[in-house]
Amino acid sequence: MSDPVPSSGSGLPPEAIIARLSVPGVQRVPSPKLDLFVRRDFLPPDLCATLIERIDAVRRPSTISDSNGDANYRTSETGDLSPLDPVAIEVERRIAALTGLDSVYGEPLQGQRYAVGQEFKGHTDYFEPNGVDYQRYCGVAGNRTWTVMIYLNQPEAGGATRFKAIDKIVQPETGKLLAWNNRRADGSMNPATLHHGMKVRAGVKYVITKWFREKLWG
Ligand SMILES: O=C(O)CCC(=O)C(=O)O
Ligand SMILES: [Fe+2]
Repeated sequence: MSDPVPSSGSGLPPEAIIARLSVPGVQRVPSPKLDLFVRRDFLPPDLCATLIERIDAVRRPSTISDSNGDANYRTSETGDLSPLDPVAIEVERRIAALTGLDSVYGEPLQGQRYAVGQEFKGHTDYFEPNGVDYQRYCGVAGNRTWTVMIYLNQPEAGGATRFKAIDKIVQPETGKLLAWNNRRADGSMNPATLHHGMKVRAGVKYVITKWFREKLWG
């Protein structure tokens, strides 16, 4: 049922993942600065609805690493999914089949919920190698390689994801997947991955994210 997953399942080096994503139905955002892919209708609406229920059951205020002191930087709520949950396992299987990224290198799936006015201001998903929190977050599994994020619904207004360095705004749509490489071609961290989960203006927004690491996760 699921396609074979190559050994480059950590996403590092990225060539096999990029090749795997270069198929009909997946759009590559044209940019020399950043490897960013969009796949619409990746998850069916019923699976998205189930994931929203799971997130709502466990959500808590979101946190941030290397805080810059701005308490309004990330105002959303976060809900971790159990890696033993059959729904999470099914989503991970689908992500691996599409991307070649292997969930054994990934953090457990994590949901986010944004109410009106909530956002996650401009940030990169990798951890700053010189940051105070680096050892704590990356000592075992290494830094993040790829980010795979799926919108679980479509808020009535707002909630887009903006990649400022490449002037790209992605609108939330139920089931739409975004995948990007947090590195440059030479393996260094790519600051052009800077992105902003913009304020929801009406309704509520849910996403689910899988972050992949250099080494096995736990
Ligand atoms: O909600 C979004 O659009 C972006 C979320 C995000 O960047 C994150 O959780 O790291
Ligand atoms: Fe992010």
